[in-house]
Amino acid sequence: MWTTLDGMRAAAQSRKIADLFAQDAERATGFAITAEGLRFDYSKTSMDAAGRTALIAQAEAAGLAQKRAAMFAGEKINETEGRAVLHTALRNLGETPVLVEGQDVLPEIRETRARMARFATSVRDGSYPGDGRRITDVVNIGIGGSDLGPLMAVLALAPYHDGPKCHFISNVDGADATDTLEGLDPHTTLVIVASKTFTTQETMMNARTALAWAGGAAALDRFVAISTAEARCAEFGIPAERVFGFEDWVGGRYSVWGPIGLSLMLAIGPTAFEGFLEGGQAMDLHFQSADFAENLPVMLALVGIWNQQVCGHGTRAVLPYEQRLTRLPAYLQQLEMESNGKGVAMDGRPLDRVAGPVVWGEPGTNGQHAFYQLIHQGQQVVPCEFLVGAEGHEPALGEHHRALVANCLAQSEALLKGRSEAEARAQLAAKGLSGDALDQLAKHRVFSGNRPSTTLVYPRLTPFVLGQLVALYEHRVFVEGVIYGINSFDQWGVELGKELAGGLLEAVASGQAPEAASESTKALLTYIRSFQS
Ligand SMILES: O=P(O)(O)OC[C@H]1O[C@H](O)[C@H](O)[C@@H](O)[C@@H]1O
Repeated sequence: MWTTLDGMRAAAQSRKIADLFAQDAERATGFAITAEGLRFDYSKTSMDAAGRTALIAQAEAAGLAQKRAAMFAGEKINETEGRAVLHTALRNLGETPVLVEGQDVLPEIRETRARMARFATSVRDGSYPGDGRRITDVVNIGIGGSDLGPLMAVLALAPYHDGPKCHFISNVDGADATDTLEGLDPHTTLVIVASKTFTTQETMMNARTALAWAGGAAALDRFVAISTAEARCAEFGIPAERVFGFEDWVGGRYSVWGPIGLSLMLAIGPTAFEGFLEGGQAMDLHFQSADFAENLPVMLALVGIWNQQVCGHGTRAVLPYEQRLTRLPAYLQQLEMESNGKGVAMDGRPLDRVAGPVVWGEPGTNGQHAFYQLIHQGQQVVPCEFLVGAEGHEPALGEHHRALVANCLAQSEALLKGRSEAEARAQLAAKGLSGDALDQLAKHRVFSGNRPSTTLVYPRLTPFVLGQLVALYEHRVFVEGVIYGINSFDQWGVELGKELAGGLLEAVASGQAPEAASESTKALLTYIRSFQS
């Protein structure tokens, strides 16, 4: 199936992106998609028209259209867990039934969302908890998908906050709970225990610590649970009326659209939260209906496949020029690497190629002053994905926004064009250098250029646009997963470490390492124990 694309490798790797622009005067528009108010420009990559045709053929051969339909229809495409994959139903504001085993799931989703909205409103208007003291702060305790989604979104939508201030505790490191709870008043703080399974070690430990901080069982009326496991929430002491449930066909890293998004709803209110859902749904409709060549998630995925499989780049940087998207790279790390960081195909056969790149990043312009050195001159090519809003939320600081946009565009331009040795020499000569000094320095000031990047421009980071972006990346992961033939919706790779941590917990306390532990681990344990009295 990969024969055509594999056959393009040598040509693609020796190609100059600048030549593609020289050969095609329309490239800037022909290799960009403007849809749903967004513009995705992938012209600054080495993909040519034949490459795009081959990628689309590959997507078709992988059965993308059928698999997409199966996902939206609630079929059990998460085969290793025997589950449907229906996070899209959480943002489906329509009336057409979505069936799982013959049952329409939308009424219950609507009912839970209405309960969330009633609860959020009561917190926001001060009528909850009803003791005359208003909730000023919310602490979400969760990890992974029960943390990163709401955390990322709460930070992203700061201009829309008009509710209590949201805080997040995730790490089992007691420093996280300590530093987060410091200065908060338990009487005016609502604690959300967010865990799909309600068994996660970190979350349950942090929840117990927070309960003790709040004053014990008497404080449970300011605790809320979000989980698929209602019985476990009751065991913890949180009554059903303050448990917001969801179903196992919502994966943790895809769960921000439902009850896991409660902290976001508390921060921005139910109406703005619905705007976020509307954005997600708009992207779902686009993903389901647009031709592959004009389809944002499909082409975002195909550019990723091109960079990794044809050009051989095993990493990609996500670089939002938007300070409020500071946790987007971390969010995408989980979304992409937990979904597609797999070694076997759906049927268990080993993959014949590496699926899923290493994803990382930081907002611009900060990253420019830190790791862009490697991106521009290091020997490892890092495909860069720039994001930028056409407008910001600070009209009084227009100068800042113009500088932000200029920097974003400058980086992709620099990656594309580079600077030749002749240009470097001319610049240095103009500064008065000559002879050995000029020869020496010129080599260090050369930029190879020809480094791929994409740029995604959105109008302004509203709740709707954030919804579009998150759904865009979710579907991108799905498309890449389909092409690799893997299950993007399980995460067995996180199990082993958890199991071993269980065994080592006792060892850390007692100093008695399990017999089966490696000599290295035993020695580390002994060293750590030597500090404990
Ligand atoms: O929501 P929870 O059940 O507490 O799970 C929290 C997280 O932990 C797991 O280890 C998985 O790797 C994540 O996919 C999940 O989001």
